[in-house]
Amino acid sequence: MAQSKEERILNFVLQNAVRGDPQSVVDTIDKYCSQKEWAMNVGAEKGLILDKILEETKPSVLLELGTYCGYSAVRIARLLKPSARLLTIEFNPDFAAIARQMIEFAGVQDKVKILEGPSQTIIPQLKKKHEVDTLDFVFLDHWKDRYLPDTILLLEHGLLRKGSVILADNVIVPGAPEFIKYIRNNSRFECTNYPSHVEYMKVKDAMEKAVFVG
Ligand SMILES: CNc1ncnc2c1ncn2[C@@H]1O[C@H](/C=C/CNC(=O)c2cc(-c3ccc(F)cc3)cc(O)c2O)[C@@H](O)[C@H]1O
Ligand SMILES: [Mg+2]
Repeated sequence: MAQSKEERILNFVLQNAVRGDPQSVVDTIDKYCSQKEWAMNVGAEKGLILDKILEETKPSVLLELGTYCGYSAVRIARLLKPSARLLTIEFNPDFAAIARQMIEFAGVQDKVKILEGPSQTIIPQLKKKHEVDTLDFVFLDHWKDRYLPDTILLLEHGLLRKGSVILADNVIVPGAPEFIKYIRNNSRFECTNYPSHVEYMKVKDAMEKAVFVG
């Protein structure tokens, strides 16, 4: 059967990156997706904003919605302290399989756990089934019309604490207008916008940081 774009990205990494070196995996995906085939990884420019916010926050328990090929999971995990853990949710089994191999090749599998299934099903299970108390950091990068319902789910299940950071990709393109309207008008969140560009393109995009004030 013909290879998928995601399989081609993984194979390019397996053949060109350095096993056990997460930075080389991140750089190799960016090289492939900027020169050969575009893909919806957060990319290097928005990735640097993500890096900076992670270094400021120093989170121990993290959640990502939308693993895709595992680019941001590897990018996040490479900055985490040894005891920190990233849970990343992906409901497409083909993408989850690609991401698992990407994460293992990068050598960050001890810090990252892929939870296969829909976020709306898994979020309510995080406390009991995945031993989460509260989340220090949440990265939203899945379907854009799911950012708001899933944020509300996180609140409803007591998964946020004073100081929890939510970082949302793509708040301009493709955009998440309902999420932005809600979060900027909710006094329990302090929001900051980070202008940038769509990965591998000159099109304007932005990330939004929302800190839960409790
Ligand atoms: C709803 N619950 C869910 N639970 C678990 N996984 C879910 C999920 N929804 C989606 N997913 C997964 O997240 C991923 C989806 C990401 C959606 N992202 C985008 O659409 C996106 C799109 C663009 C984009 C930008 C410009 C353009 F011209 C075209 C596209 C850029 C980005 O950075 C993006 O993140 C997939 O792996 C999908 O299987
Ligand atoms: Mg994105």
